[in-house]
Amino acid sequence: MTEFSEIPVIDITGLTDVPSDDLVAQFRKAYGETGFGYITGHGIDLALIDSVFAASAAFHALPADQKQALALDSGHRGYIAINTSTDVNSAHAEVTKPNQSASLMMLREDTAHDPDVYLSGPNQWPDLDGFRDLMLRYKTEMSDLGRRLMRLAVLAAGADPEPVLRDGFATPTTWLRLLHYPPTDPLGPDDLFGSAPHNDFGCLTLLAQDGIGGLQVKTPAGNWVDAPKIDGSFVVNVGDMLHRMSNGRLLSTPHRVINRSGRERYSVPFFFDPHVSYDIAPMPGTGTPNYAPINFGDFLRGELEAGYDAHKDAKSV
Ligand SMILES: O=C(O)CCC(=O)C(=O)O
Ligand SMILES: [Fe+2]
Repeated sequence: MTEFSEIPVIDITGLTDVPSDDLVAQFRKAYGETGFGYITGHGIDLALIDSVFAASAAFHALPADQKQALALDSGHRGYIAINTSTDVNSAHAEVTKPNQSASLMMLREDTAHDPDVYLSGPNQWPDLDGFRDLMLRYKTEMSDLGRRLMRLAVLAAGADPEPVLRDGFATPTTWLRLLHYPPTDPLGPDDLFGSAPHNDFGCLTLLAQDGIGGLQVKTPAGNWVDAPKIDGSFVVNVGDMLHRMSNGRLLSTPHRVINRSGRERYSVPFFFDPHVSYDIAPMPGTGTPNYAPINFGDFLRGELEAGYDAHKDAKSV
C-alpha cells in the first residue's frame, strides 16, 4: 500500500467512451493508490448542482412532522432522521454512536414496486415546488457521468468495459442522498461523527459538497487527509463492490465526516451501482480471482437489514 498525503485531481474534460491512455493511467494511479480523487471537467452544469443544494436546504428546513411523514421505507427511499443510523456493519471498531446527520434518500424512480426486483419502487417526494423534476434531472445527468466514469474505472482495472456496462449498468441502482450535518460540539466526545469511519459499499460515489469542510480520507498509515471542496469538482471514490470487481486493483478507502465548523454542512453523494441482479466478481483481465462472486441484491439485503429498522420490519419485501 502506498502512503499518500493528498487527494489527486483528475481532469476528465472531453471524456468519451474511448478515453486516452493517459487518462486511464491517471485513473489507475489515483484509484490504485488512494481510492479517492477530485474529478474536474465533468460537464455537469454547476448551476444545476447549486439548485440541488438549495432544494436540499429547503427540504431540511421543513417542519419535523413533514419530514417524518416521509420516513425511510422498505425500498430504502425517504427521510433518515438524526440519531437513527449507526454504521453497525462498519469494520471500524471505533463506531458506537449514531451519525450526526439527517438525510433524504432517493433511489431509481420506478412507477411501482415489482415484488421480483429488490429495492424497486417509487420515491417519496416532499411537497416542494419543482423538487421532483429537479432531482430526477440531476439523477439522469449523474447516471450518465457515472456510466462514463465506470467505463474508465473498468479500463483502469485492466478489463473490458463492454460486458460490464451491458450486463450490470443498463438499469443501474442509483442512490441520491441529500445530507445535512448540524454542527457538533467542538468539546464533544471524539467518537461522535457526522459520518463515522466507513467504506462505501457499492461501486462509485460522486460527491458534491459545500465549502464547510469536514470530509477526511484515511491513509494506509492511519492518518486522516482533509478533502475540502474544490470548486467545480466532484469527490469520486471507489466502493467495496468495485474493489472486488477490480480484484483488489482499485481501492475502497475508509473516510469520515466531522463537522466542528460551528455551521451547518450540506453534501450530496450520488452512488452509482449495478442492477440488483448483477453478480459481483473479479473481472476477466484482472488476474487470478481473489474474491468469490456475490450477487449484488443479496449483498445489499444483508447490509440494509442489519443496518436499518425500515428493513428489519419488512423482510418479505
Ligand atoms: O458528506 C460527505 O462528505 C461524505 C458522505 C459519505 O461518505 C457517504 O454518504 O457515504
Ligand atoms: Fe461514504
